[in-house]
Amino acid sequence: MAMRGLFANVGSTMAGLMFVCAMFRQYFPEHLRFSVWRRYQNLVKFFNPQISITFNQFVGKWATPSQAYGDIRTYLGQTSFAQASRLIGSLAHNKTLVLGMSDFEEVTDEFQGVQVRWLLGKHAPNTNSISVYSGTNHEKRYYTLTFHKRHRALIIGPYLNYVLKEGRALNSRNRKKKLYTNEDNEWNQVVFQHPATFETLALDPEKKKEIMDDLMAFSKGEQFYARIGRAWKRGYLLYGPPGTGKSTMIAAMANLLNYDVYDLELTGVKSNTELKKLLMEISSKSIIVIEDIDCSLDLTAPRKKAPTDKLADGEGDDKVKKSATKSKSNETRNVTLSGLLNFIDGIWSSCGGERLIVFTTNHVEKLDPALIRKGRMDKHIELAYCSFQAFKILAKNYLSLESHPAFPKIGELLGQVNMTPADVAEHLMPKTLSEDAEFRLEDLIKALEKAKEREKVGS
Ligand SMILES: Nc1ncnc2c1ncn2[C@@H]1O[C@H](COP(=O)(O)OP(=O)(O)OP(=O)(O)O)[C@@H](O)[C@H]1O
Ligand SMILES: [Mg+2]
Repeated sequence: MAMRGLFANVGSTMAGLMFVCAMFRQYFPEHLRFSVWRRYQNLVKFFNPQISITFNQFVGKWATPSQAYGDIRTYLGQTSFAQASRLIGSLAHNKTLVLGMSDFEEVTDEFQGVQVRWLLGKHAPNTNSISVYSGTNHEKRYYTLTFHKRHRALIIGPYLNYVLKEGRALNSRNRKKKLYTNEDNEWNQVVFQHPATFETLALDPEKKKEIMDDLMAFSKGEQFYARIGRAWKRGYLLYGPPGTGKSTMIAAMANLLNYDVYDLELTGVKSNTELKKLLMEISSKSIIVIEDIDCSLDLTAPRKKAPTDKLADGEGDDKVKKSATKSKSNETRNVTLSGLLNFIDGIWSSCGGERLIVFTTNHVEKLDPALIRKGRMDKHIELAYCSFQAFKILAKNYLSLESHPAFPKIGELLGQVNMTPADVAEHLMPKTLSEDAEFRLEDLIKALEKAKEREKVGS
């Protein structure tokens, strides 16, 4: 009986509430209801000194993953691992462990003495609706940042900038590098996994340091380039005989800076318009490589006679197209030196982001001075025959030897004979598992002596 009475009471209370709501809706027009709601919100704000900012996992109509959310997740993964009691671990592409907060976990962070709180929340999936937009029916997470309103300027400005910048830097360190190659006016991509590093590169240590410093200064030079009003780009010309390590150095550059590599095969590009399209698709943090530039373009033709010379970028392309119908040679080689130079000077400057362009050649003397002048190719690096210093690096890489009684003899011979690092490496490479280092060094000495004999006979 008592239970029945209780249910009857609850039932009548609910009915009463619904009646009041219905009356409220009927007799209060929408703008009035909104105004009451606003006043209520203001009252809550007045007594609540906290400000909250929410960062959703997906944004926009197409529910695209939010970059800010990703950066915050990475940043908080780093900062929260000392505090959060539940963390989620995963392996990044470069095999480093990445930690993240678990759902509904809250952590605090401190910035210039001010404490803020971050909460990872989650909306349940909407199972009642079917959506064509990807991701909209899945669980949607969000981060909520809460702080005291008297720190509004500090947190919304410097703190959030700092969080996003740190998160982005960590993300870019962990991302997988790609190698792009062009075919039929499209870029094809594969994962870039070249093992070469500056440490394993056989090069004189001072030269190596100079190049590494230059690259690091470039990659950190965003503000410097902005201040001096120059596009954030740098050109490198690598020249030297075959097998001296030009391609190996490009791989080492990509590994040092964690940049993607765009290996541009100019002979596969039909016109300056195609070239422009391909180049416009190149992302930031990348190295654009044009190998054997002397074989890729007709560099012997004086630039003044080239059909696109002195023309603005767009005009040049049209001229090329017109002249291509007239001249047979232009049909086969429509990418012109001036088309390429226009790009290096022009389009790049209008696209943000850091980009290196690297040309390689075996014949630096064949190149048009316009192509390699400073400002276009800022740094000219000669990769030369193997020096004793470079040999010592190869001996360490291939034989794990820092010194050996045979080293002085090898040093003397390398001073008299031209042998590329590729050839030296080939002699140092163990041919069987049981072969000892001594044998390899002797093999190298024999090869150097033979080369010396040949040079004597030749001269
Ligand atoms: N400086 C070097 N340091 C370490 N290894 C080197 C060096 N130079 C050459 N090698 C070795 O020789 C091989 C060929 O070198 P690489 O392809 O870099 O030469 P290259 O200068 O690009 O030649 P090419 O002008 O023919 O393109 C590499 O796979 C590498 O193992
Ligand atoms: Mg090469």
